[in-house]
Amino acid sequence: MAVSRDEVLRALGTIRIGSGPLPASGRLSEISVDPSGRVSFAISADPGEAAALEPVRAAAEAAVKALPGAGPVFVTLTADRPAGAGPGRAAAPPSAAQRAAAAPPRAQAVPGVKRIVAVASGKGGVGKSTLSCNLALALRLQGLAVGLLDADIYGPSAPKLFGLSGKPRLVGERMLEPLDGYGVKVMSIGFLVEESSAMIWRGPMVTSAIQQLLREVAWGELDVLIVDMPPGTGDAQLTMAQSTPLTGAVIVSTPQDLALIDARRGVAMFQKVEIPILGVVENMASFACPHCGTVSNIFGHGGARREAEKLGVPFLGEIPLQMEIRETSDAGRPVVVTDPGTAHARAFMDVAQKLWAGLQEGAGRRAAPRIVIE
Ligand SMILES: Nc1ncnc2c1ncn2[C@@H]1O[C@H](COP(=O)(O)OP(=O)(O)OP(=O)(O)O)[C@@H](O)[C@H]1O
Repeated sequence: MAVSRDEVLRALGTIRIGSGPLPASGRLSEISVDPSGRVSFAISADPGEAAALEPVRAAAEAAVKALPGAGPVFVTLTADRPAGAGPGRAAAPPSAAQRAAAAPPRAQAVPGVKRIVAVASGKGGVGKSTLSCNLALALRLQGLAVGLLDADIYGPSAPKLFGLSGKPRLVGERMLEPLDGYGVKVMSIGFLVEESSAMIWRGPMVTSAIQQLLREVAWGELDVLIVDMPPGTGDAQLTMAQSTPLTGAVIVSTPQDLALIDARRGVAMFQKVEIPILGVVENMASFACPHCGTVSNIFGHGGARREAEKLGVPFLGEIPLQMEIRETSDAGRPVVVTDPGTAHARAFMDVAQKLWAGLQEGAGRRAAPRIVIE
């Protein structure tokens, strides 16, 4: 029989943090135990405390692992407070120079992974996953070593987009081997759990699971890891942005005003935690009729470019609204690899080229510009 939550809590009562037991510290997230006995939870930590709390994390994991009925145990440290906000720290606000020097990294780096780029949207359904997949492949076609982490835990779509199924192999004791999607190393919660069980996860568990996917996957040497973020700008997304060592973020939007308002929130969210915005992409920008060639701007046109200009962040390009993009995505045959000569595949490649050029120029190292929301 699988271990119970109470048994896990009792075991954690033997672990000390500061002068008291871990469960009384207020740092413990909800404990998740699935029917197979897999246990996961997070311990919240100021980013500056990560190294000091690692032995506590390891001890908690070992204590739970030792319980009869416990399956694999995953314990992560998650930063849900900005660095320096912890108790007993100096309260003086940092100067702009200190902030610029301190950012990034704010979270522990992932060994071998040179750059981590989040693809995010303020709103669901704007094509974030489609862009993440095709962008990763376009970077791969440029000869780069690329990974894709599907962190959209509420609706993982990498398995479908890359046409992948099956469970990742375990390497060593706890590292998972990513699956190969047309030369891109792909990891998704969709490979590990049923979609229905992913849906009930709450904020801290989402962060914990994503950290696990980030850090317990044998990514090897990567030039870029693309992270397909969960949609929206709530607490879970903010915490995730903080606890992942992101080089920067790409924001996707469709051209409608409503989507753009949400995209602006997305930009603001990353800027709040001083993660550079690498650029904005307009998806579903225009539609060229395959019969007569007439171009229609179904959702409007140019809004994301104007928004990017207004916010002072790079505009990376437009992806047209194209039936073939939807069809190839649904069929697990991404257009960038299956039909690279088309105008829409080229559009993804142009975005990838601009993104890579920005990364080379150190766009990811610049301090985030300040924005004012009117
Ligand atoms: N440029 C495009 N042309 C045609 N269809 C598109 C385009 N971009 C995305 N789609 C389609 O729109 C739907 C939503 O796209 P996608 O799943 O990538 O969005 P998302 O922002 O990741 O959504 P979610 O918020 O659910 O994660 C999919 O069916 C996809 O195939």
